[in-house]
Amino acid sequence: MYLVALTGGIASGKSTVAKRLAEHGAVRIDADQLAREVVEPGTDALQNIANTFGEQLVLPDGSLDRASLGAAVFGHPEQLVKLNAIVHPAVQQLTRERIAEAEAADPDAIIVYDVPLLVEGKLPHPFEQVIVVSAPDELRIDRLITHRGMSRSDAERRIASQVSEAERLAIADIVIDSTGTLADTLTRADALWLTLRAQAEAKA
Ligand SMILES: CC(C)(COP(=O)(O)OP(=O)(O)OC[C@H]1O[C@@H](n2cnc3c(N)ncnc32)[C@H](O)[C@@H]1O)[C@@H](O)C(=O)NCCC(=O)NCCS
Ligand SMILES: Nc1ncnc2c1ncn2[C@@H]1O[C@H](COP(=O)(O)OP(=O)(O)OP(=O)(O)O)[C@@H](O)[C@H]1O
Repeated sequence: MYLVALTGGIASGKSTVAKRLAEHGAVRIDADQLAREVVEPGTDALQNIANTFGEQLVLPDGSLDRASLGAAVFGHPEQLVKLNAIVHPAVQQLTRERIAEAEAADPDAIIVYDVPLLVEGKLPHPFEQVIVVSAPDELRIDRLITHRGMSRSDAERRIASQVSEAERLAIADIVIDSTGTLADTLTRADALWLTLRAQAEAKA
């Protein structure tokens, strides 16, 4: 297998790039998706969240009230630390399992771990390459307001909950600039795929 990490701040276009790579044939493992799976109704992590942040965070149908939990943690670093301590170990365990499954299914797979918090999570870096999708804070705030209907203050709080762009760029092997049009980003993702395939073949 050829395992790379793809990271970027919120609304950098990281998932846009990861999905494009998956269309070309990469196996995408999406940390945001795993973070949803580990808090599904009936999980230990969800019970832990209820114990820590209050039973009212579990909705009548048994699912997590994501909007309320987001309001409780973003802008409140000491609360975010508590949430991360509950969710991140479970996400890391599931990540290891999904990587092992992808490798078992195809030993030559190019696996893209789509992970917003690579720097914050201080994961060991078993990755062949760390790819950072990059755009300035102000542009990402605009995207959160325009495409996700967030208020400016919510967008700023999310960005403030993550490391700076400079800290992400410091760990990058490859940088994908996403300040152009969406089509520009997709073109860069296509070129990235050719690079990754060549690197994977050279390693094999
Ligand atoms: C607080 C929660 C319920 C809010 O849910 P919501 O649906 O509003 O956001 P969603 O999960 O889709 O995340 C959107 C983006 O927010 C940012 N973000 C999410 N969690 C975090 C975090 N702990 N620290 C910093 N940024 C974060 C990421 O850029 C992510 O891509 C949720 O984000 C959560 O459970 N976070 C903790 C788990 C986590 O760290 N997930 C990130 C990948 S492991
Ligand atoms: N040049 C661009 N490159 C990438 N995305 C763009 C660009 N211009 C606008 N966008 C929009 O910005 C948003 C980026 O979303 P995307 O889910 O790819 O980001 P993300 O970095 O994965 O965010 P998150 O951390 O929330 O998962 C999308 O709505 C996308 O259409």
